[in-house]
Amino acid sequence: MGKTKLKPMEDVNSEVVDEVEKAEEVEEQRNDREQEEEQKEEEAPKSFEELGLDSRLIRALTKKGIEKPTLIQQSAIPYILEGKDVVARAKTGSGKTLAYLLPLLQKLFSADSVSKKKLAPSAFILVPSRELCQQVYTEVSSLIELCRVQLKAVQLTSSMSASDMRNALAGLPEILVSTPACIPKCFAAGVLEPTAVSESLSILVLDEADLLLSYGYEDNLRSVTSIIPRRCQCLLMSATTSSDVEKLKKLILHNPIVLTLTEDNDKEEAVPSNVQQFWISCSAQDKLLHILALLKLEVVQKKILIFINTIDMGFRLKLFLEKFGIKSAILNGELPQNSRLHILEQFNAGLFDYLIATDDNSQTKKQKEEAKGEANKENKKNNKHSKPKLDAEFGVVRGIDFKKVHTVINFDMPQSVTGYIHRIGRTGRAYSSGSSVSLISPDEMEGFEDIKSFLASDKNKDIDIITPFPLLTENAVESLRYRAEDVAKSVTKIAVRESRAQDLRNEIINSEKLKAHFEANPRDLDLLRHDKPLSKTAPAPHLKDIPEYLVDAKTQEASKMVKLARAAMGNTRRSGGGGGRNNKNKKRSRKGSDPLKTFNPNGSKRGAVGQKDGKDSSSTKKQKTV
Ligand SMILES: Nc1ncnc2c1ncn2[C@@H]1O[C@H](COP(=O)(O)OP(=O)(O)OP(=O)(O)O)[C@@H](O)[C@H]1O
Repeated sequence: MGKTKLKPMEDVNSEVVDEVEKAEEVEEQRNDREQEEEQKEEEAPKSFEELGLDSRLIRALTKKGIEKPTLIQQSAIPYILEGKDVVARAKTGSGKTLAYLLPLLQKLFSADSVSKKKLAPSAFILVPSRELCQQVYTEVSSLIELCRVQLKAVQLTSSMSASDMRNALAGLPEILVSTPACIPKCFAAGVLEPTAVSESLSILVLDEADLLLSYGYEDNLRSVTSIIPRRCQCLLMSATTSSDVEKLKKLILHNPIVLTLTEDNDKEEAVPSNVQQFWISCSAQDKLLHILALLKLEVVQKKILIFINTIDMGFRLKLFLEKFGIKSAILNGELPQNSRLHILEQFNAGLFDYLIATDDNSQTKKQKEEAKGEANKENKKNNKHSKPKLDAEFGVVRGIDFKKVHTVINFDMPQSVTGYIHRIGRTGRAYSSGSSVSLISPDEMEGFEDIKSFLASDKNKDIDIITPFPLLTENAVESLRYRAEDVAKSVTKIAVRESRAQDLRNEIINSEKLKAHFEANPRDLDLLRHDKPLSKTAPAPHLKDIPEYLVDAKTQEASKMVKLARAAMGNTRRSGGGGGRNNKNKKRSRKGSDPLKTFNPNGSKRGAVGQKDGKDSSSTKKQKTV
């Protein structure tokens, strides 16, 4: 009789584990496919009522001017209300925050959660940056206030002292908005008990999930996940896809519903279709001249967000624009947290039109880790002359909801396609429209081509999604060259260095004032202005006002149209922030009056300054008048 050879027990065990994992993976893939198919079928738009939302939330939304759900809200809300784990990927500005906040609040409305005060919050919302923390906290707090329910939300960040954290948690909040780094800090300081969290936590949200790992939060997340109870519902929201999202999904979620509202093979969908993208070709030295032409000749719509890759360049640009009477504010990771939040609030409230932002793109992962390490070191007293530290939890681009930004300008190009998508996504949010203009120097051309080919759809390979900017003629640019070059020379490295140091000193002082002020008047925005001139001398009148004879007729016309469009959009006066209650008619008139929308790229390509050969459009009669 043949003897059956028995396998060693460990082999059998590992085979069984492999089989189970395989089966789970197959099940998961089937689930993913089913959900994606179901999602395609459900194309008929639904109202918030039909999604099953509580009437208090619907009333709150109406007060905010929000009437119909966006696609991701239509897809995600019912699943989240059902208690399912959800992974949601939808483009920038598509309304992901409300997609999870609304059902999360509704679940916490239930008498059970409200009446039984627990020793730790029932919901954790973890985001990658302090700016986002503030933004989500503001949104959730305003919903709670408008709904008039007895719920409490708090935000905690790593920079808070243990006693501040303890005070914040003392009122037994139901919702905690924080960064992943802060949670282990709370455990270590004894302000949160892991066992209490295990008992209380019923919903965990990881917002901007694609960034959490790249911001170096992996270890923090692991220590949080180790205490998440199995029954806890987990939600993962992101705008772009990455292996990090997959990793998080495996680490935290159980058989989730996957909602993908951007298709991998439809890349242009990654950027909202209501953002028109343009580019201008110029040398690196001529970027100052071109941005001056764009702003001074008013051929782009305000409010404008300008992205720069280095802090020094940001100050150089601010000083340069100042000489021409253009006031702007600066935002970067070197500024104190309170100042940053205040700058964002003022910009959102419409107190100034131009914001120069150095985004996190200029920091590599390594730099971020270094910044984090630095931030953790204590006792820097004898380190007086060290460079100012960048905040490891600073993130200005990802997820920040800049209100009513009509134009994004890439003064410097971002270093990745994802960076580009996130920057451009700061305009055209939800149902609004916007445009972007990228200044491309020869050195940046290769990266730009990569972005273009990534965004090109497989179906329409030959159609450029990013077209040459049509409203600026070479003549108009040249008319400003002499002045621009003269002024650019006067903005020396020393002037930049001094202004940067001065600005930082001022902001540190302001930050203290702001801290106290915000505690007493959280909504007061007018204490300090962030667009004050850096230079002590006032701009020379001949630079402030560009004489009309210098500007060619075509550019004058374009500028007039941009102003008219702005007026039609009710955007001539500094707006008071808040959500737009625009009716449909208003929206229709917007599109019709936006000169960039009525422009036909093919007809005007020859004259645009984005054209590589830089031929002047005004010299050709075929140029379409825009
Ligand atoms: N249903 C809606 N109708 C109109 N506006 C909405 C709606 N939902 C959200 N908004 C508004 O759209 C803007 C963008 O929303 P949100 O910040 O949630 O986008 P997001 O998808 O998280 O973007 P990002 O990926 O850049 O973080 C916000 O100002 C929000 O108030």
